[in-house]
Amino acid sequence: MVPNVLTIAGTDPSGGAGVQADLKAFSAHGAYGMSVITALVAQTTTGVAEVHEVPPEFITAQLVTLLDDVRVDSVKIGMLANAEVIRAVVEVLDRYAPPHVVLDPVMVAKSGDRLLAPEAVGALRDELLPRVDLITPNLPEAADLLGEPELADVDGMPAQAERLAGLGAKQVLLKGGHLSGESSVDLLYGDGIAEFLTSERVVTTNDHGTGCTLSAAIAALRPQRPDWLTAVRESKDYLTEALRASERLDVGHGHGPVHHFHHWW
Ligand SMILES: Nc1ncnc2c1ncn2[C@@H]1O[C@H](COP(=O)(O)OP(=O)(O)O)[C@@H](O)[C@H]1O
Ligand SMILES: Cc1ncc(COP(=O)(O)OP(=O)(O)O)c(N)n1
Repeated sequence: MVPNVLTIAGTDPSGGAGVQADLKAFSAHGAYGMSVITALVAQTTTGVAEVHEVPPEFITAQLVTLLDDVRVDSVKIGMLANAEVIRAVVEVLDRYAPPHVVLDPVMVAKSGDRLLAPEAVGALRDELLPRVDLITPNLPEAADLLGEPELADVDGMPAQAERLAGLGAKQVLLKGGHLSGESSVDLLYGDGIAEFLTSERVVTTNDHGTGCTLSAAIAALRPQRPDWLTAVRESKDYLTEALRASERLDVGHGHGPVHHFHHWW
């Protein structure tokens, strides 16, 4: 069965992040991709120029129209922009209860530009996070959600993942890409497991959209795999290969891995 997978996210005209990257990752993992737009973002791999936030009532209309008609097998949630949009998504999750909801808690782009209003972090943590099956924070996002300093090494990841799980998400994938060293280490925590997933750290500047691509691949694979660990492991391998492929193509700096991976693939 080809799973129907929905992304609820903002746009990225460069194709390396956001909805555009999500749909590529869905297709690359045998899923039928659908999308609801939360924000129109004027950006490239080097920065965000402008954001046009979609009114929350229109996000609700996009979601209800789709969910009243189509079976959804998993959901990836990315950029939400503000607290009103978060609450609109929460209401729809409560009404339709789709399976396998993955939340990539997008707050700040790699360029440093904010993609979530600072005053909305509380709504993300207290109202949305308890309703999702897997949250995939990077280390800055984990620190923001917990109101604590950013981790500087892998040793602190198990305890921080436990604190994140205490906020209510069933599973936590704490991503260590912002650390340094020869490996890029993540931790999957929840449902009785605490599993480190380690890959080679690819030396590259083509890392725009890595978090989007990973969480989208996980959402596409989860309905096709027996458990989260299998889906996460395969998704991480896919992302690592995409990062390696982006170097082989040598088409300049700053593009996203999936952008090159699909051209190469
Ligand atoms: N240079 C890299 N080489 C290999 N994997 C990486 C690299 N940078 C990030 N990753 C992996 O990409 C995923 C995204 O990680 P991270 O960069 O921490 O999150 P985000 O992209 O949301 O900021 C994680 O699985 C991480 O381990
Ligand atoms: C619309 C939109 N969503 C998410 C992002 C984040 O992409 P990036 O800044 O490259 O960060 P990671 O995906 O690596 O966490 C974005 N720029 N735009």
